[in-house]
Amino acid sequence: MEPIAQSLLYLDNISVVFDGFRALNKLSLTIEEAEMRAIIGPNGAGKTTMMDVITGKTRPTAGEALFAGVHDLTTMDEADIAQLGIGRKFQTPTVFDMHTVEDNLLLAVKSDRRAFANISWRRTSHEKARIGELLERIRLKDQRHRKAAELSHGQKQWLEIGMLLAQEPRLLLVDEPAAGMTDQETADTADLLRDIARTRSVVVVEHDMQFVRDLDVKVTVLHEGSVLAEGSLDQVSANERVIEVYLGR
Ligand SMILES: Nc1ncnc2c1ncn2[C@@H]1O[C@H](COP(=O)(O)OP(=O)(O)OP(=O)(O)O)[C@@H](O)[C@H]1O
Repeated sequence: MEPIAQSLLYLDNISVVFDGFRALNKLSLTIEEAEMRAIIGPNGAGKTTMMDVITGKTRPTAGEALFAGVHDLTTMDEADIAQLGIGRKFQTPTVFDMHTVEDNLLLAVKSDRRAFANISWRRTSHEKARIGELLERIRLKDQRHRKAAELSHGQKQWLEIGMLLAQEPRLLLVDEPAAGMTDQETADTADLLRDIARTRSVVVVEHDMQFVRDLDVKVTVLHEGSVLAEGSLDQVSANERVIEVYLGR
């Protein structure tokens, strides 16, 4: 099939109506390959609903959503969309507390091959190498033998990001990664995401403006289900409509 859109993610005129309430209102947004984008906006702006549409959790009432120019996300279910290479990280980490950091990653690496039901704890040299790379990437090499339960909140978030990376997503959606983190963890998380975005696309929904500043990427401001402004954080922060929306709430 010829791609209809060149962008990795192409949302065009997406609306989502719940009982007459427009959670998304003709939202259009594109994300390029290996681009990181920060999405901000006041409560109720539609950020979560947008992520739900991309992952197939919510069906849009109208509009187009294409992945890699050919896959129509509006007709696919959540499992198929995950399989396409769209990973989502929710705010609360869902790691296996009683397993070690390393075994959590092993589980994720194995589930990649759909061997989840019949897991063998023996690891192949390929898996060992993958786990080593992931541990390095998520900065948890020294914690590899600790149980996930013993990690700090920030470290748990990184472990979960590592588990998502094990599945080699092309697009990673991350919901408020900095919430509840220390200043140091927040800065380290920005570094980690920037590192990931060298090879994958990342969409980050975030309220913490210092964190958005650290990310240093293009920002999209949502308001009442549509894009209100787009640009650098400095540009959107100086936008009068954005100021009005943030101060007026
Ligand atoms: N399943 C649903 N049924 C009815 N209304 C919904 C549903 N899901 C979301 N909404 C409404 O849609 C609007 C957009 O919500 P959404 O959660 O997408 O906003 P948000 O930008 O993520 O907000 P927050 O920053 O508070 O998480 C809200 O007013 C919300 O109450």
